[in-house]
Amino acid sequence: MKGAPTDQKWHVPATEDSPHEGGFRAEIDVTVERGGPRYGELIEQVRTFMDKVRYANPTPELVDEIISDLQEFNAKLDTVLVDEWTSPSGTRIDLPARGNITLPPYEVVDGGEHGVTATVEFRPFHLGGNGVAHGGHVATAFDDLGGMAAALNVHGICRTAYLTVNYRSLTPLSTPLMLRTWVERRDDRKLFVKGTLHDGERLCADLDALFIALRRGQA
Ligand SMILES: CCCCCCCC/C=C\CCCCCCCC(=O)SCCNC(=O)CCNC(=O)[C@H](O)C(C)(C)COP(=O)(O)OP(=O)(O)OC[C@H]1O[C@@H](n2cnc3c(N)ncnc32)[C@H](O)[C@@H]1OP(=O)(O)O
Repeated sequence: MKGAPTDQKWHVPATEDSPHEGGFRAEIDVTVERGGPRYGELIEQVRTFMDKVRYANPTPELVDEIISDLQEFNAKLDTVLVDEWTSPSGTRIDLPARGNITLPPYEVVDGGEHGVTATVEFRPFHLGGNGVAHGGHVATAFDDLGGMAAALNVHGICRTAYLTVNYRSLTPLSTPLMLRTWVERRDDRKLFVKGTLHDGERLCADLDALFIALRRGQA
């Protein structure tokens, strides 16, 4: 189990006759195959590139060279672009953070109706300042894993109504941290979600959020 619990069926509310219109798809096509066996390595190389860019002070000549290389990479990917539902990035549940390059990489160690436990490691490029994580990236991790706890509770996709993060102590980079989220209370479509982020015994941040289960066909 890495990006999401593998034993879940991802049936998601949508209109019956036109499940792809207006809302999330009736059944989200999660996969462990798209992009092939080395897709995770590709994502990891992209993250490493972002780490290097964040800390490098390149010469103008090197900048020219890298731009030219990147233009070539982008042109290659232009030939294989697909929609969000069929892109491996975000649907490869065997990969950290479902292979989603925009998320802090996390690995789900336990997930179900009772909540989610994951290890998350903020990368060097998640730097806020003075060697620690940017608060927005901490909130992103809470949003995705809070949303996952809500989704596992109702067996359907939920949207964030509010998300309050209390930053209790500094969040280190390049350190495996423990992130937990759970539904504390459900009131019909409203899921009140709590969460914690720990570095060992130390509480880095906690979460108080409301997620709303989407109605059939709701965008
Ligand atoms: C694709 C592949 C996936 C693979 C799957 C693998 C498994 C993993 C599974 C999952 C993991 C993914 C997890 C992702 C998580 C990320 C989630 C996000 O970041 S979502 C983006 C940010 N959020 C928005 O953009 C919302 C914008 N807002 C809206 O769309 C609406 O306002 C919405 C849906 C939140 C509510 O609108 P309404 O029309 O449905 O419902 P109304 O009637 O307004 O509210 C319902 C109840 O909630 C209260 N409510 C609504 N907003 C509230 C607020 N801000 N504060 C307090 N109460 C609020 C209302 O007062 C109402 O309460 P009363 O029923 O009357 O008691």
